[in-house]
Amino acid sequence: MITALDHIAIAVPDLDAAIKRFMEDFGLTYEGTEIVEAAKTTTAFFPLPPTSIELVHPLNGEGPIAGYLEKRGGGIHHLCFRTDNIEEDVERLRAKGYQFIGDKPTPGAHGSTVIFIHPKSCGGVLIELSQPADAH
Ligand SMILES: CC[C@@H](C(=O)O)C(=O)SCCNC(=O)CCNC(=O)[C@H](O)C(C)(C)COP(=O)(O)OP(=O)(O)OC[C@H]1O[C@@H](n2cnc3c(N)ncnc32)[C@H](O)[C@@H]1OP(=O)(O)O
Ligand SMILES: [Co+2]
Repeated sequence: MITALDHIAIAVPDLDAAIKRFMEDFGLTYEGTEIVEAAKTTTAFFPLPPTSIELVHPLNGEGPIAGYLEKRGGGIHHLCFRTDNIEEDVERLRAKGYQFIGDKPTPGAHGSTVIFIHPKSCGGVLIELSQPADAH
């Protein structure tokens, strides 16, 4: 079951400049960066309860964020719904015709397990489902 809006992700070409903007201009609390090798992405999180802002930047110039920045430039990249049972939600949403990127959930930030719904099957919005580490 989907339980919360876990985060809103923004693709950024210059991670340090974006961190500075969200800390200094908007006054948000910077939680730190995390490299997620499996996603070829470096993240920076700013908790803003009950949700968070996630900055996403390509790891070593590769991966999905690199392609996105090349084609579109920076901007809002995805919404992430938290789930308490990712397998069950994937099965339920697949039965409704949503197309998932990849067969199985993969490692995400903070020890979570994540999977993405293709924007082509979801009204042009890239949606991530994430099950937190402590919900397994
Ligand atoms: C750090 C871990 C994790 C977390 O814990 O929070 C993350 O957030 S990781 C974040 C990075 N990972 C991902 O984004 C994985 C899922 N994304 C992908 O696999 C790809 O980006 C994609 C969605 C399959 C698109 O890749 P690709 O097909 O190679 O690119 P195209 O440019 O050809 O796009 C095809 C089509 O889709 C549209 N598109 C692409 N990205 C988005 C987007 N973010 N939002 C909305 N639409 C998007 C793109 O415009 C193309 O449409 P058309 O031009 O109409 O064909
Ligand atoms: Co995300």
